[in-house]
Amino acid sequence: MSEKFFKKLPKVELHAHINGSISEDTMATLVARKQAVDQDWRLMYRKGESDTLEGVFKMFKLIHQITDNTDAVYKVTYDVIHEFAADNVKYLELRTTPRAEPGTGMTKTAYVEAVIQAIQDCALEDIDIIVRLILAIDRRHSVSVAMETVNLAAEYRKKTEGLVVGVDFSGDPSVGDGSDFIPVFEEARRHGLKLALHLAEVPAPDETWKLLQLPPDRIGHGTCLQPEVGGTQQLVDFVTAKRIPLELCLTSNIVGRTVPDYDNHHFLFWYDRRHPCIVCTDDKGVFSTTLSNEYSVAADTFNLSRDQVWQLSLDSIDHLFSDDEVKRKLRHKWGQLKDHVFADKHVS
Ligand SMILES: CNc1ncnc2c1ncn2[C@@H]1O[C@H](COP(=O)(O)O)[C@@H](O)[C@H]1O
Ligand SMILES: [Zn+2]
Repeated sequence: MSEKFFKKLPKVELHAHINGSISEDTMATLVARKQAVDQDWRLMYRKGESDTLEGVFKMFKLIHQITDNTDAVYKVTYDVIHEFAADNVKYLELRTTPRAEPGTGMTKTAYVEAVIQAIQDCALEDIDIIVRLILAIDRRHSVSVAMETVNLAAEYRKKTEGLVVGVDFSGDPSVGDGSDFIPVFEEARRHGLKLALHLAEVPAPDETWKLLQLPPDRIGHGTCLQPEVGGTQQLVDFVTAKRIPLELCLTSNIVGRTVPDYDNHHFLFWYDRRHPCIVCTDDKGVFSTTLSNEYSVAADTFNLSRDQVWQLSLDSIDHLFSDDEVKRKLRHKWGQLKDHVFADKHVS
């Protein structure tokens, strides 16, 4: 299948961290604006440099040094939206952790407002993409910090008439016990926020089981649900019975080494069972990928036909956090684009 097919394919991106999605171009512009930053960042900012989850998290620290003010946060968000639009992503749920930076005076509220402003400005432009926001809770921080994030999400959900759609749970999976945050997620629910939780990114069957009882609306990764990789049959059965969609990020898991190679990625296990699988990038900047590339890798690795790839993309619409009207419009758009996407039969 040609690269052109994957690029032309209309796509839905449901798992993209804003600061992890920063492109090299944006990074270069922001570094040039700053004197204090280690100018060797380019050496680190390369795929393969961060070859473990630990390395990946070091990279986020570096990126956060560059995006420590509202102008930078605005620019990253704005650029990331344009980059996804150029890759034919028609609907995008961005997620980000509200961050205060005492050094520059940026508050969490100012951070969230900068992100929302960028999304709203893009919506006025002539680019064909719908963008929604998920606020992220970092598990390395306290439960009370998490509660603050839920309150911010609820407040801005109201103020923006639904642009903020949910809450994420992320951060270094080796830190803390995720089940401590259950009351926070229950509170988010009460505000009408959806839950997209990183679960079982590394083996953690007890924590995973407790968090599954919520249950989350979508699971990020779910790498270690199966018994062979540190999970349990009970976890697999529960996720299967509830049909909780999985956000699957192939390159992220390979570079972060939570999966040994593409052939052994858990995509196949779930896809073969006809479980809802959504192909996502996670951190397209840090992992030097695009959503088109992730679809291409999935198709190559698991021998998917063009029809299967199309269906995978179309079915993702079922699991996004916006209302049915948005879903209906997107399905209509897919219908309009299908002939165009399948036009060059000879290159398949
Ligand atoms: C690779 N797998 C992953 N596992 C867990 N959390 C991750 C992640 N990738 C990204 N993040 C979370 O997203 C933050 C960066 O974007 P924002 O500053 O929020 O926009 C990271 O600090 C981490 O908390
Ligand atoms: Zn993630």
